[in-house]
Amino acid sequence: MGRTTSSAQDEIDKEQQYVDRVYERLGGMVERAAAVGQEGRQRGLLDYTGEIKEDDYRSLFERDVLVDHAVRRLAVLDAQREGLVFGRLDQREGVVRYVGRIGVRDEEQEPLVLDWRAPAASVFYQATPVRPQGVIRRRVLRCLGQRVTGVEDDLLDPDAAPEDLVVVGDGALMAALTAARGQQMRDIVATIQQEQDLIIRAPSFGATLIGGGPGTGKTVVALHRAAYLLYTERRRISGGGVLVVGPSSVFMSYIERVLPSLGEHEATLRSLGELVDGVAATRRDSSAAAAVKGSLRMRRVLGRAVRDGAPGTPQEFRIYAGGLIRRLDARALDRVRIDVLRRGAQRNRGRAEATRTLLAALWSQGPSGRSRSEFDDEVENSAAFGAFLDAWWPMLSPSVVFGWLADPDRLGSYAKGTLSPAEVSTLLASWDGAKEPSIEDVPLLDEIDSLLGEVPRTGPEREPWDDFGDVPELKSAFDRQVRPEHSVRNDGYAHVLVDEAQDLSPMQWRMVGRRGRHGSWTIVGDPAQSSWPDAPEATSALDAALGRRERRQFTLHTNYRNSAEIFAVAGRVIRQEFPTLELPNAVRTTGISPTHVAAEESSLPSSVGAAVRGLLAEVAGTVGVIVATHRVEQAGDWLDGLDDERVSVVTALASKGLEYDGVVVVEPAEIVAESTTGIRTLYVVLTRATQRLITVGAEGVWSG
Ligand SMILES: Nc1ncnc2c1ncn2[C@@H]1O[C@H](COP(=O)(O)OP(=O)(O)OP(=O)(O)O)[C@@H](O)[C@H]1O
Repeated sequence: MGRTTSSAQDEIDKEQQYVDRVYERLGGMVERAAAVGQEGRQRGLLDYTGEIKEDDYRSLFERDVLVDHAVRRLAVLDAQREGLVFGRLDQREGVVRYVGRIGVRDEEQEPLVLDWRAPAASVFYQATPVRPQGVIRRRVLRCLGQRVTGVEDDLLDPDAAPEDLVVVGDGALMAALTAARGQQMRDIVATIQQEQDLIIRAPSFGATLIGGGPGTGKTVVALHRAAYLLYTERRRISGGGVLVVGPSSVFMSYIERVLPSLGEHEATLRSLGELVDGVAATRRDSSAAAAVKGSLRMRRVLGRAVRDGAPGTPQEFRIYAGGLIRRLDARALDRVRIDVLRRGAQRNRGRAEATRTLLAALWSQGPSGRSRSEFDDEVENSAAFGAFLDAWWPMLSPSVVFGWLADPDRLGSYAKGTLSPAEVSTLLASWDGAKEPSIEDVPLLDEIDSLLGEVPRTGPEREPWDDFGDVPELKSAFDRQVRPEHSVRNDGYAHVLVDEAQDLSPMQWRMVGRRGRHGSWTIVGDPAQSSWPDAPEATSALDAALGRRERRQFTLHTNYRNSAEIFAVAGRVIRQEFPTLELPNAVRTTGISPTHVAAEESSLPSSVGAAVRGLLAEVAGTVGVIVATHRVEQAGDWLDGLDDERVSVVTALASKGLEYDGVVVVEPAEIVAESTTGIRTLYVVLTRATQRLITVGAEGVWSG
């Protein structure tokens, strides 16, 4: 960059003056939002007793909308007190613009700060030295709270720069990439790169697929895209909801701060184990059980289960009607049930049709001396028929039917001709003694739920204002009418973002697909990191979920996470399986290559302990210890007493999507052996570190 850097402090001081002005204005905005909220509350303080009338309801509704808007605005403004302004553009003809997490205008409504998602701010990310697009200098402001602590400049158009233009720093990107990592992912709003910005701002309709190797920013870019879509299409996307799906609850906690830090609080974040309401599965099945549960063949097995009779189903029905004793035996009853369900009725919704079919069968058993409708009335209104129906066609919940699968006789008959006896045994073993569903059980519960259908409501529909007994509850009308629930919406979202998509089994795709039936999609994945063994089956399930939506595919090419030295080792490993795989380019070097510490079983605890202690001293941020599943507890014991805030033990599968400054990989050969996609899983593990990587254990073929 070659220009003066001596006056960095002067530049920081100047920027501080501007930033102070913005915060002052923000303070005014917070006060106004609070005043609007207060006004809304006043409006709702109705003085009456007795029933709420429609007019009152409307006024309460308006009050709720007003208060809700004010509360959301306050939440956004409050969240943006940290690092509100992060960028400045010096453009031709002396134009200066500031870019921030939200837009702020001065008293005359002139922009003080542009929202990073506004069209006018896109040049902040798109301008390059080759195509400066009118930008002379791009500046990133580093802030701590409301204090400016540094500036990093890129001079994009030296020829157009005025003589007194000061250029400071080595560029913001490198500073961001070398910064220590914490427990949670941070936003990259100040340093989004051009190829990433194109993805973030791609049109919302259809499906956007983001590919690229490890550490290329797929996850972080997809999250910024969600924030961008919420900003540009607030009404459609925010109204219909955004669902972000990731592999595990650990991963969801890792990414959960990113959207709020961008001013967006409304997305629903769920791991694959939490997509069915009331279930929060964290346990993983063995890879053998996961392979069976994820396969599309389970649809058949579950279809049979849902058509089966409940335990204790009556074996016959007898009634004296129309002058005759009429009787349906077990076979006839089964036939009615199976026929009704085969015709496509959902089980909990099929009772009316089953009733019609039963009545027809009873009617056909002999003359009754009355009309068909008189006969039907007589039977239907009898207490015996009502009691029989409740026992024969009970309303079922998914967990009840799911429980039937653990019965060897039932499962054997559902799986006949579809699963092998060994696969049936694998399933039974996975449920033996299990106290709660595994992550791989959740799509089965969801499939059963979709086959059962909702239990029809009985009793009169409730008027919305019936719920309004407790008037002072401020947001209830709004919540009930506009945003009915915070639970997972089974009727689908306006936008669904799926991360680590390469790992979704076909049954998981069906579960996620139901939630994006009518929406647009962003799908993030890297096949080389896949742990689902049957790639073609998963691809066809993805195709089914996306249907005929238009697709746009992007590939990211720069690895921002790993040092070049670390990625060289990981690259050698994955090339064993994919010799011609195109790898991303790791741009940052540390001069320190990964090391291997040879250790036997007996020396493993001390070797791992020493490696972790060494890394804690060398890096400023987090250290991850990655182990095969059976070693998690053991490794926790080895590291007892070390800094819990900085050290975490995770399994290879749970490490997907995460990153640490230093990583210790324990017994890489075991990690390869335990996974059905061995080398690919090891590739994931070896690409989690930003600064230092140590492998401990036996040498092996894994090292290439
Ligand atoms: N433009 C950028 N500026 C600063 N940091 C960035 C940028 N792009 C990516 N990063 C950082 O690189 C790291 C990797 O990003 P991310 O986890 O999104 O990659 P990924 O492609 O999803 O990785 P993987 O597939 O290995 O899980 C993160 O720390 C992220 O913040």
